[in-house]
Amino acid sequence: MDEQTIPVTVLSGTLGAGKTTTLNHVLSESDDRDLAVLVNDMGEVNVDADLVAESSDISADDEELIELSNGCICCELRGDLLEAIDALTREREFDAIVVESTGVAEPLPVAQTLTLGFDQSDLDPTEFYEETGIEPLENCHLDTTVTVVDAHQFHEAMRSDEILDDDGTKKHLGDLLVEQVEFCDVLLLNKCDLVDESTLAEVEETLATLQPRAEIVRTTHGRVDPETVVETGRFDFEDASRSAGWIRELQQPHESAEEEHGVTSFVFEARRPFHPERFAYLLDEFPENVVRSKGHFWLAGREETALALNVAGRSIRIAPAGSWIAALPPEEREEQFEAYPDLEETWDDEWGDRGTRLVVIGTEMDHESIRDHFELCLLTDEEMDADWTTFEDRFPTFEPLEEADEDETESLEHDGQEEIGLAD
Ligand SMILES: Nc1nc2c(ncn2[C@@H]2O[C@H](COP(=O)(O)OP(=O)(O)OP(=O)(O)O)[C@@H](O)[C@H]2O)c(=O)[nH]1
Repeated sequence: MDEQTIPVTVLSGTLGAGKTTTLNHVLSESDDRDLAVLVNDMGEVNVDADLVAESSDISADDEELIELSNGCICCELRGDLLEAIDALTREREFDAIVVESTGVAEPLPVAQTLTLGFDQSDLDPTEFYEETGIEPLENCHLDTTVTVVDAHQFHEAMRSDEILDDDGTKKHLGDLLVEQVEFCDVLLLNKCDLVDESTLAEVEETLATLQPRAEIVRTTHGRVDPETVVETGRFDFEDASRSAGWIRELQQPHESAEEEHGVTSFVFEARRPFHPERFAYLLDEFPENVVRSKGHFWLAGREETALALNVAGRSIRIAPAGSWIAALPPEEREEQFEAYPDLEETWDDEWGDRGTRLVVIGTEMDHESIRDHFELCLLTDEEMDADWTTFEDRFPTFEPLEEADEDETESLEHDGQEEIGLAD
């Protein structure tokens, strides 16, 4: 990126992970840098901004500190975020800007807003400008995305059933945590004083598996060298979008060797469909030590559309993953064959490309036993010949789609339990 433009750092992390504490530390250690700060808080009163003002020599009335309250910069305040940065940089030249997100913010849409708004991506910004009416800011660039993780609460958060309500968008705590970990350049493993070395090492290993690209730094009370989070030059939208451990695992599957603290991953593959009733039951009783699972699967009776599985902690979501190529009209199918010549190698005479590929990441997992559980969900020889439409199927149904659309994500409807509408 152009070194002449102002580097912007975005701090994310779940509620109470230590974002404000880290920000205050960075401010107090940055005498040689003129930093501007933008703090986003969901409430009408920006408590975090007051805390920053209280513990640093920046005052809430100063032009270096801008508060964005009553909404979230990853959704309704996206335009306001750019306007605020524009206002800041019009005041005067800063060496760097740090944005503290709310505890419910997803880093990806924030990064998307900034890279589009700073004209720093290859994506077509027209739609965004039409929506926000904001001209690109040519004097800034997104430089570093940082996620602060609470080492003490990590396992609890991943096992928690807590549902966060971000202005009507409901989301599991574990889901948000995983999103924040999978999309960042620097991971600060904070509150190291509250856990023993062995727990710390295990959390660290899990983070490194979920997010192999980020630099992981242990901190206590957010005490981090400002150079680690400001003006690092680490951000790259494409790299960040593809850096999640599950994506790498799907691209280069390998049965990972047991690490010191038992964090492993593997890929489950099958060319037979899952029985909808047995697979739904397996998801109901999904092994607790699976931290993350992603991929697509073939459900008997759904021969048109592949389904996507997205497990993050206790959150299990199902979404359409696009049409099976075998279900496309002949012309479109031909186009796919031309675009992906390798398809021939795995093409099944009867079922085409239909099949299942799931990455499973977890701690102390018994691979064989989890594989067996998946295998038992596959149709038996007898079931292969049966009428698949007679199987009980409580997976969500989706309108036929051209391509996968994350917004269509829905949780699996559990018997007697209220379905959680996770669609945006
Ligand atoms: N023991 C311990 N406490 C910490 C540490 N870091 C932060 N805290 C405390 O944890 C609490 C939450 O810290 P904040 O910095 O406000 O967390 P935050 O992520 O900004 O929280 P929200 O703005 O509510 O999302 C405060 O009471 C901090 O003093 C740490 O490393 N160790």
